[in-house]
Amino acid sequence: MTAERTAGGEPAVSVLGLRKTYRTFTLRQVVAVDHLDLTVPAGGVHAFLGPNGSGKTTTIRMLLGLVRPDAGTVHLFGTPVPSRLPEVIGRVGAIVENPKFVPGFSGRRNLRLLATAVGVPHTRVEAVLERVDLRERGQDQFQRYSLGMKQRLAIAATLLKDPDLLIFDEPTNGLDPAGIRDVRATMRGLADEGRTVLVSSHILAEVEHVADTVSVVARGRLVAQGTVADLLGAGGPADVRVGVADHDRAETLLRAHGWQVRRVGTALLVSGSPGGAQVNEVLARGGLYAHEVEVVRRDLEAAFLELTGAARAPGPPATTDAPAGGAR
Ligand SMILES: Nc1ncnc2c1ncn2[C@@H]1O[C@H](COP(=O)(O)OP(=O)(O)OP(=O)(O)O)[C@@H](O)[C@H]1O
Repeated sequence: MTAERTAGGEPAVSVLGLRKTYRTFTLRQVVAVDHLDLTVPAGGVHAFLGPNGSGKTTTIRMLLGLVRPDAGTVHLFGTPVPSRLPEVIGRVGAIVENPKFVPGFSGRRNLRLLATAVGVPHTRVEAVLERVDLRERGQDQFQRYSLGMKQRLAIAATLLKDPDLLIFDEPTNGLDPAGIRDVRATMRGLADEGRTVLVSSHILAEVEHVADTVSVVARGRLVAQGTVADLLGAGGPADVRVGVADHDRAETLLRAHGWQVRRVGTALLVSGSPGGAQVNEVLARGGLYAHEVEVVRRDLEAAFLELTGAARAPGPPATTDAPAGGAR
């Protein structure tokens, strides 16, 4: 079963040259997605990261045939979308907006209604409730659920058709830490069953520990793609923190090698060096002995902010004079 979900070796999602512009009320044209290339390998959790307004939701809506691209191609498991969407949509489950559940009905009754609507037997409802750890609370009214439970019920609904690809747009938005942890664990479990989970987020920390691969978008364009380790490497070598008695002389020696040096508390932070051994060697040759040398691992958040430009004050969205497709 697990191998069947990824059979064929096709990526779960393959996007080439995708572009979408919207026209605002003032007739200004906003480039929401700009020549985006994206590959989501089959199997595992893939995080689709980017700051607010970077085009994640628009991209996801194009994957699902909900928004028509101005240009570019989308394939889901090798099938072109939207032209042949009906052939592949049965393999896809998605949460793009808050799903509509009847507040006064129980979680179980809500899922039974949906199961009937999509032609799935009610036995499947019990299986998906179990899958998201809600079986014991299945009889409780939806309106009494916590936000995290509501989100897990939404995930359960997407599982009714037993899809191979799950697409979740910001599923941890507004959840408390326990809710975030539960949703993350559910995503991990789904990937461990051989499914592909594509999850968007503007908060790296919410997905970095669960993601196998990552794509980062900024202003509608792909700025990085790979593993979390690749992303860390994208920002260049790590900094080195050294503790020495004579700061002034150490700074002079280190700067002479073209490295940047900053004072941080009682230590020096060296950027641009090949590593701790080289920094230590330069100091020792100059007759200085470090009582502390520590390679400061690059912070993933810093790499993300740097890649997306989110560390700077946010600018207006990109605009264009080209004809816009407009919202559908
Ligand atoms: N229907 C629309 N009409 C006009 N502009 C739109 C429309 N939908 C999105 N946009 C604009 O397109 C850009 C990308 O929006 P999108 O919602 O895809 O980004 P996002 O990365 O999902 O953001 P968020 O994390 O805030 O959900 C933004 O500038 C947004 O204001």
